[in-house]
Amino acid sequence: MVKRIGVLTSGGDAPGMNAAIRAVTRVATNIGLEVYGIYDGYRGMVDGKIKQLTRESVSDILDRGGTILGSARLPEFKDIEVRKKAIEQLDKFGIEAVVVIGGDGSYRGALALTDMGVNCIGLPGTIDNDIASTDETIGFSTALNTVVDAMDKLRDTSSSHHRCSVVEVMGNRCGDLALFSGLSSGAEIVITSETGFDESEVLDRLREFDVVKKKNHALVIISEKITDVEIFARKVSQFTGFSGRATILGHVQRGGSPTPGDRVLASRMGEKAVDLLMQGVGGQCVGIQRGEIVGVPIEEALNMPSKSRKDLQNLFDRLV
Ligand SMILES: Nc1ncnc2c1ncn2[C@@H]1O[C@H](COP(=O)(O)OP(=O)(O)O)[C@@H](O)[C@H]1O
Ligand SMILES: O=P(O)(O)OC[C@H]1O[C@](O)(COP(=O)(O)O)[C@@H](O)[C@@H]1O
Ligand SMILES: [Mg+2]
Repeated sequence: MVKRIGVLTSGGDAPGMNAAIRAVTRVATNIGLEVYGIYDGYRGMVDGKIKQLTRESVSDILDRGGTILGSARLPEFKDIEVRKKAIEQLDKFGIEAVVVIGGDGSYRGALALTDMGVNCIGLPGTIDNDIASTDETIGFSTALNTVVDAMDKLRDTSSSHHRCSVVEVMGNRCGDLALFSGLSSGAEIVITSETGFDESEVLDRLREFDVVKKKNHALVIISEKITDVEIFARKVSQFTGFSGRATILGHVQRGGSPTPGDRVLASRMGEKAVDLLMQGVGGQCVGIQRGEIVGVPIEEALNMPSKSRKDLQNLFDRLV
């Protein structure tokens, strides 16, 4: 049975990662395991930036955004020689298994390490909600709250000036932050990779909101990586009765104190990760499916088709 485990955070940080680190550390130390924090993701694993965590090291972090362990992106980790160096460091510290808190990229690293003999369990820490094996990722709820808070504020100023706010939100290729915030804030238009983007059709709809529906404002939420929102906002000014203003919410979406939902989710998932490692399981990732915490093989999780949001998109259309 494993006696010493490591924990790291990798990829973009997400609110609730600290709650997950705390849960892993507390659940594990309470059953007599030793826990080591690996700093700055896989980079710290390669460089041996590793330090023991005690129950005190994870005090007062449950409510903090970011990650006390730091995070990083290390593309070279795809190289087996680099991973061998990482495993040498793990051996040096006597770490037999690792909990990896991150997104799909981090899962690939975790699977590669498991294939090389170090059992790893992935926890879905990303604001993007882009992991198909879980109904929700750690950080999504907090980021969504941040976006909705911004949207509410933008509506105030937009309706005072007969403006159209074009708001770019994160999500990588996943439209969940855009669609869920659109539903929550009563936006006029949501554009995601699933809805597609037809510029002239969107401009037509905006003219209709102005001329036919006599709306004082319009909120357009658009997922990142679809179009240049500054240029699009200028076209709104040029071709509709609204004056267009672009807002790129950016990294503000990644920060802040996690919601209770994220704290509880992270705690439940952290517990499951330790349980799986204690059962000798590796190469799995933890998810929540219909309210139940489950372990899913990472390979399977990475190959699942992304969730379709057609139903929610239809609902959105019926609410405008
Ligand atoms: N195919 C892979 N093999 C090994 N490691 C990988 C692989 N893909 C990504 N990683 C590691 O995971 C890190 C985080 O991945 P990234 O996609 O940036 O973020 P996220 O995990 O949040 O999706 C990468 O910087 C790299 O170190
Ligand atoms: O922090 P960076 O390097 O600017 O990356 C931005 C990207 O990271 C994210 O915030 C989170 O993505 P990951 O969870 O995959 O790391 C994406 O929404 C965004 O596209
Ligand atoms: Mg990702």
